[in-house]
Amino acid sequence: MSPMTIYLYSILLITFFTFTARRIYYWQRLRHIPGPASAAWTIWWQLSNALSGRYHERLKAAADTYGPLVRIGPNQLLSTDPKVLRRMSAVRSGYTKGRFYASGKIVPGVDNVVSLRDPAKHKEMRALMAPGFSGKANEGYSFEAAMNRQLLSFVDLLERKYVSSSSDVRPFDMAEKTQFFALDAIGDISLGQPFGYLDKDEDLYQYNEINTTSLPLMNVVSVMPALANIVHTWPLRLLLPKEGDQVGFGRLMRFARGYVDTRLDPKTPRAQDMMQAHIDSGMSKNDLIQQVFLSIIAGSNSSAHALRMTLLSLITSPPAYNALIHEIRHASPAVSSPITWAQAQTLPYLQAVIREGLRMWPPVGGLGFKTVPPEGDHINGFFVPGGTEIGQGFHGVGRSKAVWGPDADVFRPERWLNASEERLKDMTDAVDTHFGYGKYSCLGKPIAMMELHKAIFELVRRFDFCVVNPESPIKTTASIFLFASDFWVTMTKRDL
Ligand code: HEM
Repeated sequence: MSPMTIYLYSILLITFFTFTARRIYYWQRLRHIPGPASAAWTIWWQLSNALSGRYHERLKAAADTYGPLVRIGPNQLLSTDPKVLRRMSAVRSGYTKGRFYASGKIVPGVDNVVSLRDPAKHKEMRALMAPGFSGKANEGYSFEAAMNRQLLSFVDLLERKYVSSSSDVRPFDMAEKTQFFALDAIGDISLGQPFGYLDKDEDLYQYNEINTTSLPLMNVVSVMPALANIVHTWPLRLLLPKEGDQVGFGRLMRFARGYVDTRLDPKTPRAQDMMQAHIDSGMSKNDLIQQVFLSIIAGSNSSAHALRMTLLSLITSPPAYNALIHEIRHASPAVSSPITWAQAQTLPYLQAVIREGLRMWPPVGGLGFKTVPPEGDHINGFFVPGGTEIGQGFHGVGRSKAVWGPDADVFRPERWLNASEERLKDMTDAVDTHFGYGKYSCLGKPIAMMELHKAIFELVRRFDFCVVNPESPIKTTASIFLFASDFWVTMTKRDL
């Protein structure tokens, strides 16, 4: 054997032993925690399930089999215990963001509040964003007026083009229309103007089409965070969206830069919107551009999905649908059109419907892993060593029989009305984890809740819906967000 061959063999052997020793080290650290056997050795279990488009269901099935704390990777666990989720994200918790969050970077080299993992920098960014998202801004900057404008525009689109009659049947894809509404609503609220989806009634710049194909890639990156750095380096970065693109994310990037340039131009008059609050907070130009992306990506996919799944659950559950119509019929003469946020909060059945829809259909599919502090933690009877990453199984929480009882898979808003005070608090805490919690909680939750209550009220107040294809009423795919298409419905006008 030549010295060169011996040298190469040695390198191979050392690499093999280092790799195996590392695998064994990781395997034994968490071997006391139950989970699918193959998941303990490589990331393949996570990756193959993430690529299936049904990851949320597979994770829930794993939790059903192994319990609320499941080993899903060499160094990764999944929790479907709402109390654990709250503890990890509590303001004073020692948990930090896991490597998962690297997938939240939208522009190479530029962090945003989601991708920022350093606790101090993340806290600083949230503080800068808080005035724009706060209740104070809500009043002063009138989120509600913007929401009302877009809701009326949504209703107008439906009335203009999609009302069916006995002689003229007009099926349409409600998955697409809810996305248009959510995009224009968040555009008006955060940027002071809608994008024009509802007006044009088309997927402008193929944004939605590209969104639904790009976010599954982010899902893969979230399982293999090392890819985040690789895809942002040459030559792979040439494949990423660019500002010169005519469609999709690239087009969005150009829009975001141009928009921020205009808003920062001293000749542009001050506006009353979230962007103005961000400018007044002293955000840099780069940070402002990230805000545009965040509003569009985080603010539209999530609320659109919650809205469409709640509507689907309602129209396929006659007792719930009738009970809501009864409440709306009763309330209608006394409330404004659109209903105000304050008025919506006085309607118990409407509130129960929204909570039940969120419980069953959490729109965020990404696991948002948190890293266990160095001293480790005791969870569900197991010691979890420091440095382990724990993902949040939102779908598993929403469908947990331990939390909701044997009918966890049934859409039954009544469960929110019949619960004791103590039980109601536990249920509310559990469903609220779908928005994250504490130091990582969703900043857009008040916007999303207002949007859902108002939209469900106004749609059900005016229309009756029928699914076109009862065998498969909607198609959904899980990635960082849940996506839907082919929610074909027919709609008729109803006099209350
Ligand atoms: C039903 C609708 C929504 C749901 C279920 C939802 C859920 C979530 C979840 C699970 C997180 C991550 C929590 C974590 O990292 O542990 C999050 C973060 C965030 N959401 Fe939402 N969201 C919704 C709507 C919105 C809307 C309308 C906006 C408005 C722009 C928004 C803006 C954000 C932002 C900025 C963050 C990052 C917070 C941070 O990292 O500190 N979300 N949301």
